[in-house]
Amino acid sequence: MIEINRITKTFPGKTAVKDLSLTIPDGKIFGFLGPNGAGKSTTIKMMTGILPIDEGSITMNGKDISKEVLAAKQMIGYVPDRSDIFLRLKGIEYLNFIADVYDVPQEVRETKISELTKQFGIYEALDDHIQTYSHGMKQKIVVSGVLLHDPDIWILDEPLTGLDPKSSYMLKEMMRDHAAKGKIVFFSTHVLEVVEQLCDEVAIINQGHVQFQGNMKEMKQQFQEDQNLEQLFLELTQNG
Ligand SMILES: Nc1ncnc2c1ncn2[C@@H]1O[C@H](COP(=O)(O)OP(=O)(O)OP(=O)(O)O)[C@@H](O)[C@H]1O
Repeated sequence: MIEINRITKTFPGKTAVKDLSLTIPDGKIFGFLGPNGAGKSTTIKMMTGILPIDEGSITMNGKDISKEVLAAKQMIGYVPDRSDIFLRLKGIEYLNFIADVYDVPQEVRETKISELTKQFGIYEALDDHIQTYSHGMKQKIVVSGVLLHDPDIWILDEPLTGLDPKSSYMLKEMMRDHAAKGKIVFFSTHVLEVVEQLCDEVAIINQGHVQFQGNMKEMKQQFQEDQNLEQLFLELTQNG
């Protein structure tokens, strides 16, 4: 379970996330939905320990991301929205680096790297530098890195953006499998349709606040009943 307890993050001149609380249960695909600039990436960066939390706390299966940093981070696999990391490495060097960091045994890593990258259609590009990859290929190498060390909690920031239909379908299937094993898939999107296809539960965020948390049926009901949410619904469907 992930527990986000009243977190706030302020940048100079801008409060990006204000007093935000969420509980993300095990065994669910949890969608974090909101328009551009709503505070999704900032929340995710606090969840993954990349940005310090100004106020409040976050625990990953009981481990506090600010206090038990390593123990909490070991449980997380994170796919950022822009995968502009390790551009100077070759694909294979990046995956071996991830396998080293997370102590993936030699025999397992070779089989898994070959399986995953063949599935994603990037096997042939493993000896190329990541800076020569397209956005979708960068996304796929980072997703392969996450799947390689098989963490309990997946945190994915706009994971389907830039993927071709086949890879998008594959990743969605992988997300479903992971949740079906009783683990957590938490992902952000500004596309309502993706949430409708995939999620068991959803939180809607706008201007740094959670405006709604519930299942899909409850979300649709709220859209019809609540004028503020109806406005947001229009914005989200237009963006998609
Ligand atoms: N490092 C920063 N310095 C100043 N302001 C920031 C910084 N990072 C984010 N912000 C601001 O905080 C707000 C929330 O940004 P955030 O990136 O979390 O939104 P988002 O919901 O992920 O949006 P998108 O869907 O466009 O990626 C925005 O107004 C953004 O301009």
